[in-house]
Amino acid sequence: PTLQATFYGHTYDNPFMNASGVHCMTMTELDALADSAAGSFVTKSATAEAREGNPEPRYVNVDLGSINSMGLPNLGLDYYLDYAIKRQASHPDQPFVMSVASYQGFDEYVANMRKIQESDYTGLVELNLSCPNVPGKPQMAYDFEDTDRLLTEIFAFYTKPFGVKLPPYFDIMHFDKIAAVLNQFDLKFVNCINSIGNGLYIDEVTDTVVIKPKGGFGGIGGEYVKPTALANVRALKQRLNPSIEIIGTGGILTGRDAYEHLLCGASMLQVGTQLEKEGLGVFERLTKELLAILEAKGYASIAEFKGMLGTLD
Ligand SMILES: CC(C)(C)CCc1c(C(=O)O)[nH]c(=O)[nH]c1=O
Repeated sequence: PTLQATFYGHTYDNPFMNASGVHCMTMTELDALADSAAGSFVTKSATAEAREGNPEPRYVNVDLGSINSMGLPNLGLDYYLDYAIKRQASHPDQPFVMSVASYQGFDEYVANMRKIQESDYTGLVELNLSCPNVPGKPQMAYDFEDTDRLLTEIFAFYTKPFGVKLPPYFDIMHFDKIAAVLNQFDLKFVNCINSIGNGLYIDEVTDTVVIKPKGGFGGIGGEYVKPTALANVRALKQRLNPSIEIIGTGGILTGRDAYEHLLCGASMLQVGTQLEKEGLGVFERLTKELLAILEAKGYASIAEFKGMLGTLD
């Protein structure tokens, strides 16, 4: 069997990528990712200016996953644009994704996308909608009106292919609402999910939190989040126009977890916490384990079971 994955018109050797934020801050990390067994890769979410991010400890691995409040540390949009333009020229046969964020809210999102529109980068962009909006409002993706307004403003000038990275939703009505907003636009993909926001992990020896920023509150990743990730992949796949592909992110530690994301309709798969814990070798292990599952089930390709989750009705 083959793990070949087609995504926005390109066929990758396998569906695996890093999740933005992990192993993707510098060109050295990015080149190592590109040379790994991963099928593709995505850059750290870029803001207009380089950012130090929050004081450490700001990322901690724990038994069942991870907690982080990095605060968008990154080398700035120009750095990643420069890398992306060079990389698309030197490796035209290896498309990747450039992640874009905003720390100042609405206007910075628009300005960052305008800069990419005017640049020579022609590849995919992942717009991270988990970023803060104006104070007093929730993160962008939890404000449906502002998300609609933002995408409307971007699509007024942006002609290159892009998708959005979404936080998890937990209410069926919210799945309906965000899908209704996104279906208005010619998005190429939706990536579900970002970390589950504002969790709290307590150290059992010291009775204290484990990360310094935000009194210990941080995004949760890893084993903890798989049921929520699978539900968001499935719910968005069921609701979005078929032209909008899904990237499945969250709780992928084994080939079986990857297989379940594909069953829910994901085209590509991103690995964050487990990549942080295991290093680049995680991609060899995951491809081996996923291949073994296809063999055991007699599937020749992912297409034969992608989106084929059974229900009990
Ligand atoms: C949470 C934000 C800092 C607003 C965006 C960047 C980000 C971070 C981060 O840089 O803290 N961590 C995540 O798990 N997901 C993210 O999208």
